[in-house]
Amino acid sequence: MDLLLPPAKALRGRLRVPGDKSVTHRGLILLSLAEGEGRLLYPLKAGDTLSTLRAMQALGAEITEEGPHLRVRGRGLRLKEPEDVLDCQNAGTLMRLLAGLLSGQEGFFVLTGDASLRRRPMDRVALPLRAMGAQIDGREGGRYAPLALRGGGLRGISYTLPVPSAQVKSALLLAGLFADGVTEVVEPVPTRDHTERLFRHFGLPLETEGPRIRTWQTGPFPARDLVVPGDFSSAAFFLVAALITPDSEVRVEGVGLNPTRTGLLEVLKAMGAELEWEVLEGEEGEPVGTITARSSALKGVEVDEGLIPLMVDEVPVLAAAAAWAEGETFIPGLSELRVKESDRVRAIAHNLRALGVEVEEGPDWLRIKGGVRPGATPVVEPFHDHRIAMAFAVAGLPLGVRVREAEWATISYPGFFEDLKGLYAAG
Ligand SMILES: O=C(O)C1=C[C@@H](OP(=O)(O)O)[C@@H](O)[C@H](O)C1
Ligand SMILES: C=C(OP(=O)(O)O)C(=O)O
Repeated sequence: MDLLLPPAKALRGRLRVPGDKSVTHRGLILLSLAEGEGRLLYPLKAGDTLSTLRAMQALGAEITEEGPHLRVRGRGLRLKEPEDVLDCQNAGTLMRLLAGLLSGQEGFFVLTGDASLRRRPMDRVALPLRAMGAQIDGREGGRYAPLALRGGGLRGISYTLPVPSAQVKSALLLAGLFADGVTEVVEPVPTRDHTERLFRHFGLPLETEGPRIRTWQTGPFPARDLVVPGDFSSAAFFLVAALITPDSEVRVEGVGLNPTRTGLLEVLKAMGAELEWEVLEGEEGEPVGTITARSSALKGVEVDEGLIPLMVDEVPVLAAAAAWAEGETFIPGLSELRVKESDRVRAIAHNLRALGVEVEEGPDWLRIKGGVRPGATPVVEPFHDHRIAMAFAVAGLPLGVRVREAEWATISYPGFFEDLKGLYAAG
């Protein structure tokens, strides 16, 4: 479905974004392993996390809707062998976390996904999980899904992440809950730490020492309610929209401000963005607060490569900001973006060119020369990727824009375009 967004003259207002996708996936998984009933409060109900809900139901958890919340009756560590394959659809996080979790379970499991997910690398979890004792096979020797997995009989290993990936770290920590001995993940570069925070929330074994994260076999643990903060990655679209649109001020409330997620704020600040944020709650668990963004005269910057894992899903919307900035923005460290839902480096370059922006693309970097062609009538090509659809809808907003296959946004944010239009209407 094509969607037309008229030119935005001003964006004004405040909003709450849907629940955090990473925390929702993990909350559903851990509550399904817990004993008794617990609620996930304000979870994300979108394509990716509904795939997790269905997978955990197929593994025997009882999950029911309660208004905006979900009530989960867990299995108490032993999941059920499902009768059919588990379809992770578009969700990379789900497939990799399930590979880890099911490696620790007795039984036979098959994981598949949509065309995009079946092209994404799975050897990054298959190799270390095999070293722990799991049997995992798949296309091209286990590099691609469908994956066939037989779990049980694990032993702990120490594993240094070859690429910064919270999904791989989390897969190994979940497997480690069922392994003999200690499982240690060493992350040379920090990545999002939601799994570690949730292990603490549920009282699961966890020890951290600098870059080393350790876990070991758990006993049964009781369910506990969990509040899901607003998703910073979803908030990021509105922040950049306000920065690049004249006469704008947008405030996002109740949003997660976990420092392992908010690298974008630092980069936007360095670009001259008028941005303010404040942590208001969540001392233990996840920090939550408010972010305000106002129209700003942005300038190009050289992004610090070490920040990329702390803003890995925000690079498309950073490119949207760079398109409207004065001067050049250089973004290094992008090799992981090549293996997301789409090749995001290529998708970003394509959509920037549609705005008349000059862009140079390297194997793992982008150089963006700020300057949108006046009078451009951009058409966004999402490449079957939710973040690309939303980021470039934002990039074209001051001009008016046509978004092809806009429904891809429903993977992480079903109400995105309505929420965006709500800010115009008030403008
Ligand atoms: O652990 C997670 O919830 C996620 C980790 C990141 O992926 P990688 O672990 O592949 O970097 C991110 O891109 C994804 O959207 C969610
Ligand atoms: C990369 C993403 O998700 P996943 O890896 O779970 O598909 C994303 O949401 O941008």
